Amino acid sequence: MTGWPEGYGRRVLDSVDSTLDEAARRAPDLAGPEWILALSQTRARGRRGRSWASPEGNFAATLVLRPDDPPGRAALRSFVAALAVHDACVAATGRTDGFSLKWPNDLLLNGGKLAGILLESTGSAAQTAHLFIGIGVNLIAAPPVEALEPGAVRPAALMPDTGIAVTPEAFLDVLAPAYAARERQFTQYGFDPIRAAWLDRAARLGETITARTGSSETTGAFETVDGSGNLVLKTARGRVAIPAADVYF
Ligand SMILES: O=C(O)CCCC[C@@H]1SC[C@@H]2NC(=O)N[C@@H]21
Repeated sequence: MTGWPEGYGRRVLDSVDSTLDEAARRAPDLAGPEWILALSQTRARGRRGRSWASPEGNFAATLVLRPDDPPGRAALRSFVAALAVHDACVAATGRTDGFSLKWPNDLLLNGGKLAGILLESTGSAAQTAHLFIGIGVNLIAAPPVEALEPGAVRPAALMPDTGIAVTPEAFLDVLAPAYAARERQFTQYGFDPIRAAWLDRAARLGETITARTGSSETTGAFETVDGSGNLVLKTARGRVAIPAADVYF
């Protein structure tokens, strides 16, 4: 694996409320991209206002970026980040089998959720100021199954599932170059190669899945992810492109 990527800062903190909040506090003073790793978080959050279990030994970090992009394009980094987390897990374990991606940006291990990503941003409708990519990876322990919502994918953790122990700092040292390589690919060649690589690793492609938002539910065959990152389902009513939802298998 290559070394620490040039131009990226690295900060390791013992404990914070959430690395996303810490990133937002520090962002105005940062000169360039910065990884903020916390060894523990007291108020970690997940997608859709859920809490995120963040015990010591698991990976919890936020990458702060200043993308020169409108929000729709900046948000495609959710796929860039998911691919980088996949790359990093492959590099850290030396194995590819068992890892897959669940739309939009969860990493699964043997069908269980190993990692989650939450993107937040500041700026206007025309231009993103800061993008915060919050990444949590269950390196040591998965949250208890009773904390799960009905129908949600069960949690997984790297150590119990593979027998491979990786510290958060060591994982960051693999993830940071993996992310930098995918970011370069995205800025140089656009979303197409990211989308293709993501689809190569997709869980349940071609199978019937359900996408749920607060108000509606769509079930159909998982056909593809389109050029805007939408989930495309083939349903009885035709093709439906879904910009944001929770997916259930
Ligand atoms: O719901 C999800 O799948 C996303 C989980 C994101 C968790 C990470 S841990 C580091 C960062 N800080 C947070 O408070 N959340 C993200």
